[in-house]
This record gives sequence, C-alpha cells and structure tokens, in this order.
Amino acid sequence: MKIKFTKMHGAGNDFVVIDAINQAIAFTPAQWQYLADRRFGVGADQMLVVEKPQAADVDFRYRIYNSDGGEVEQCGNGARAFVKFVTDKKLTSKHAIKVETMSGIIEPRLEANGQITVDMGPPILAPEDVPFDTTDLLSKAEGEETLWPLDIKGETYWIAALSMGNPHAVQVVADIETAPVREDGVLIEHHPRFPKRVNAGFMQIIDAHEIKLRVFERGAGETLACGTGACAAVVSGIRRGLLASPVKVQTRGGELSIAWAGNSSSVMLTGPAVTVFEGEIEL
Ligand SMILES: N[C@@H](CCC[C@H](N)C(=O)O)C(=O)O
Repeated sequence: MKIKFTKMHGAGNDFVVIDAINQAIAFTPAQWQYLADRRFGVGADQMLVVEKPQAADVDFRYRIYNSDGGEVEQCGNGARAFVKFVTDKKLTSKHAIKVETMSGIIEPRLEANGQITVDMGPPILAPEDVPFDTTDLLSKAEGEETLWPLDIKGETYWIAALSMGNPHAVQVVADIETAPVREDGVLIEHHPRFPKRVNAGFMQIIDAHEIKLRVFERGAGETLACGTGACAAVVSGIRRGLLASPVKVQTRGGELSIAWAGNSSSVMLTGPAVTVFEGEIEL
C-alpha cells in the first residue's frame, strides 16, 4: 500500500502529516515506528492524521502518534502544522477551525503574519486528572502552585504536575544547557507516579516574560520544541509567581509565544508551521 504524506515542522518539532480523508489508512504500531524512523523511514517526532470529525460543529478530527508508535491525546506544535496542512490542501477555506482531539476540542487559526495561534483550552491541574499519584507525598506551595517531590536517582526534584490534555512534569533549572535533560528525562518519563508516563520539561527563567525550555517528550525523546510543554511550563511559571503573560519561550528549534490569563482561561500558543516536502511511501 502506497501512502501520500507531507513532511512538516513547527519550531523544529517534526511531523509526517497524512490525509486520511482522501486515502484509507490503518497502521500497526510497527508501521508508525517505521514512518518515524530517521534512517529506514521518513523521520518524525510525531505522525499527525487528518480525519473527518465524529462530533457535530467541528471541522476535523486530529489524531497523533508518537515516534514509539503510541497514540496520544495532544500535540501543540502539531496543531499549527495541522491547520496549515488543511488550508494548503484546500480541505477547508476557513482560517480558524475547530479540531477534535482525544482530549477535547482545540481551535487553531492562521494569523495575517503567517504565524498560527492555537486555543489549547485550559490547563488541567488536579493531580488525579494528569494523572499523577500523590499517595504519601508531602507537597510544598509556591504562589498558587503545588510542587511535588520526585525521587530520581536518590535526588529529590520539585516538579509541577499538570496536563494540557497530555501529562507534563515541569521543573525550574539554573542553566538549560547543563541540565540533565536526556539522562533524567527518561527516568521522569517512566516514573511510577505517572501511570500514563509523562513529558518532562526543564525551564530556565530569563525574566518574567521569557524562558528557555527543553522537553524530553513521552514516546519521542528530547525534541527541538514541544508546544504543550511550552504551555505547561508557562502555566506553572505564572502560578509560581515567576512569570507574567505573555511569555516568549526559546526552544532549541525556534521561538514560541504563550499567553494565559489564569484560572480556567484557555492557554494560547503562537508559533510557526513549515512544510518541508511531499512524498509517497510503501507500507
Ligand atoms: N510535540 C508535542 C507533544 C506530542 C505528544 C507528547 N510526546 C505526549 O506523548 O504527550 C507538542 O508540540 O505538544
């Protein structure tokens, strides 16, 4: 079976995007892994699938697969690539669309300057909904945020646990360049207190309106940028009293901007989306 795809990226977080409205697909986890493989396949952090919606009043269904082949709830950088893809392929004539995901509806829109803003919905803060197991843990409060101790290799890291539809553990580090993102990231991802695993974010505060961020993503390893990771880091920074909206997020792949008015308001993610090439692959 030959499949048409588009290779895209958002701040260096790269994607294989597949139109499943005009071609039928049903892949095994091994086939998703093959597509994501940088040597034997196309190469991507995530695969994004465009489907017809199931719910009423929604334009599309957006499905997301990590490079390990697992389907996940949300991908912020991918949402920007998604709206560029459906616009470029003329699957819609709208510049603002409603998209159904595993974790609810998000609303990406094309800005006049070519950037894309996504209404990612409100953050989910209750530990049981992240999900994060707090049994017998003693938390500490910082501003409005609750920080939890996480034991990694005999050391205690104080993390904020929150969800943007997908789970995140965010910690503040003094220097992003020397932070043990890969070594500790994989241990945090698989920590038994996160039953669905977790994306591990490491943020360095530059000032109230700017951070540097690296994320070790669940199911994909360290990526050049993580959109939901940027949302989670900024929400936790604002709740800790360290940041004020809007916040510029410097990642290794480019710049994102996050705005959040607090409480149950939506987190707004702005950044680029780029098409790299089109192709066809035999599966
Ligand atoms: N790169 C993404 C997040 C993709 C999913 C994540 N790895 C997970 O498993 O939750 C983003 O831009 O948000």
